Amino acid sequence: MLRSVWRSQGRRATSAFRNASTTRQVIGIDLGTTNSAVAVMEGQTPKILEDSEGRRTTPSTVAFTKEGGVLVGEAAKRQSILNHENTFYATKRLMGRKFSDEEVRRDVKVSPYRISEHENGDAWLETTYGMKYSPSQIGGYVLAEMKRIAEGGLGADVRNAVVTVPAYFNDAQRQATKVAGDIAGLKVLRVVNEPTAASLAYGLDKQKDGIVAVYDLGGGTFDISILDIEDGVFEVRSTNGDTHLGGEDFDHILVNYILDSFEVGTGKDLRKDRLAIQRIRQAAEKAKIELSHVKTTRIELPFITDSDNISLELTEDQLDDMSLHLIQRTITPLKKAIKDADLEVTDIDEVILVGGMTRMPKIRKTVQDFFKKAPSVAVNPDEAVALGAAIQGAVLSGEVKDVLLLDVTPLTLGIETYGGIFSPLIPRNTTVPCKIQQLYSTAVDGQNAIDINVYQGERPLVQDNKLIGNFKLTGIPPEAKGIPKIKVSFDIDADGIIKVSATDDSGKESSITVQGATGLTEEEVARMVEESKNLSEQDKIRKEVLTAANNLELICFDTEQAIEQFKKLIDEASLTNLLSKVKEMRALVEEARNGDFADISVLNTGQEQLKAEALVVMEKVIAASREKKV
Ligand SMILES: Nc1ncnc2c1ncn2[C@@H]1O[C@H](COP(=O)(O)OP(=O)(O)OP(=O)(O)O)[C@@H](O)[C@H]1O
Repeated sequence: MLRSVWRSQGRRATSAFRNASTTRQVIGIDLGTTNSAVAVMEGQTPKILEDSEGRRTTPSTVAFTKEGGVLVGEAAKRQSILNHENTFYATKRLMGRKFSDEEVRRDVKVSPYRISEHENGDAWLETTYGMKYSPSQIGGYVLAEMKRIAEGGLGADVRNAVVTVPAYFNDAQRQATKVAGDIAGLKVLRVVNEPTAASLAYGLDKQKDGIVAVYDLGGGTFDISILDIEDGVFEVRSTNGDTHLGGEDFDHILVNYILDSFEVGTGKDLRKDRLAIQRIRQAAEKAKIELSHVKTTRIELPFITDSDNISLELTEDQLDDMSLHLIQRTITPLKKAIKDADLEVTDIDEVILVGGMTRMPKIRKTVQDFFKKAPSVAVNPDEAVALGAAIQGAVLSGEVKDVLLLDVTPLTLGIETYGGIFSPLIPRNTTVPCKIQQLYSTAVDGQNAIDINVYQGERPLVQDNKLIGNFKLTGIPPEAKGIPKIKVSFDIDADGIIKVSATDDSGKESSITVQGATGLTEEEVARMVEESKNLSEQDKIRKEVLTAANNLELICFDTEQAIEQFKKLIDEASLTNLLSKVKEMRALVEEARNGDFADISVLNTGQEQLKAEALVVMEKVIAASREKKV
């Protein structure tokens, strides 16, 4: 009987979810480390598309439940404490990275979920149910959610998108982002650098020309770009940054501070308790955000162990002191970007702040002191990137004219020469698209193949730079060394993605093998695309049921915590009643998870009722404790 309810809901949903048409509009997506946003051009103005509950940003969080369900965004974030090992957040930091990368090793230590090494050496995510996902695949789920939000807002299917990346992303990270788009069923027409997009949002309605610095500190990455805006031409003069510096690092510092304080007070080390860490992490981020508006806050975490609570005061000055070294880490890239643009600090006409972290007063002050001018408040730091991406989307679809974006490549491209020396071919901050050709020859008589290793980076030795592809040139006619002339072309397209091709001196295209930099084989991508498509209508309903079950479980969890805390003050009848209600609701949650129960309204009503009953009991407890005091 229950199963049939399930099926009929599935059928109703199918027709409700299908859009009548496909729009030609190109949406702009800011695929952020912490939050993502989607925008579209309405006339000549970009606007953020809200989700069905009016939210303008979506957490870049994806969770897997033990029944095989996938939750994305707010629904995933909400259940993260209960399912911390299978809830993936901030995975953008892992995109296009090897497991052995220093930054990844750091994340492995502090992450509540498991990061493991894929067979090709890339960093992947692993659930406790033994499923493995590439960071691109997780990004794909987030992009698919943004696509759904856009489709809900526009009332039409969406095919094309512009997706933003941190300016300082290398080729592998850009490729990984494009793959995420493929997996989500989106054609990514252009990958745009986040600060460049933000400058578009800033400059579109301004008549003012000038040199603009965009300081972008988000959840996971720091970018600085210097742009020259003139007559609708947005020309990036230089860019710099750190792909592993952002709000998450501030949170880590606070988490460690809380853990250390707890250890000093109780002698207990909570570092191995992943549930406790997850709760502390959320409280730390909340405190950090609060300290952007107030001078002092409290971190309260009841029952962090069976017998201990955390109750800690934190001041803005303390946070500033603890994180000063992180804020200072943004200064060197600032100086480099200004130098690379051939400018002095005094040449900068306007400073734009982008990214949630730039709301922190100490960061604003540091930027103001550095540039000796107050930053502009004309753009919303959370939305500017998506809005700019939508503008670029409209430029590509022809809706907006007279705007031209000239971006640059953030890192030097070159090849390995004898002894592991890096030989640069395209210097960083070269305007893209660009192309360079280089002649090669053989080193040994009769040699019929050569290996070329392509690297990206700024260090003199290849071992310190990022290998983005090796290609083997085969089929070279055997001749004396130095005779064959092989022309190799290095091409950086407008997305900053690098392609390499080679021809021999007879003009015919030689056979080359370029190992893809995305770390995913074509078959793997195809399988992931299929998997993502399978998040079909039925799955959407399943997702809603699981979300309702998760919400109900959270109330059960909160109620149990409150009972635990105030057990001694609750009268016996209320205690028995509440405990049996929680038990009943937990059984319902279990049935919903097993697929035996699918009535969302019953789950929601259960949630409301339990909340109300718990509230009545708690009010009695508060009244009783007040009376005692009197
Ligand atoms: N008022 C605030 N004060 C301090 N930090 C804040 C505030 N609001 C948000 N943050 C922090 O900003 C970060 C998120 O910023 P944002 O949403 O711009 O990043 P993102 O786009 O997800 O990341 P990225 O650009 O690095 O990919 C989080 O670390 C969050 O804690």
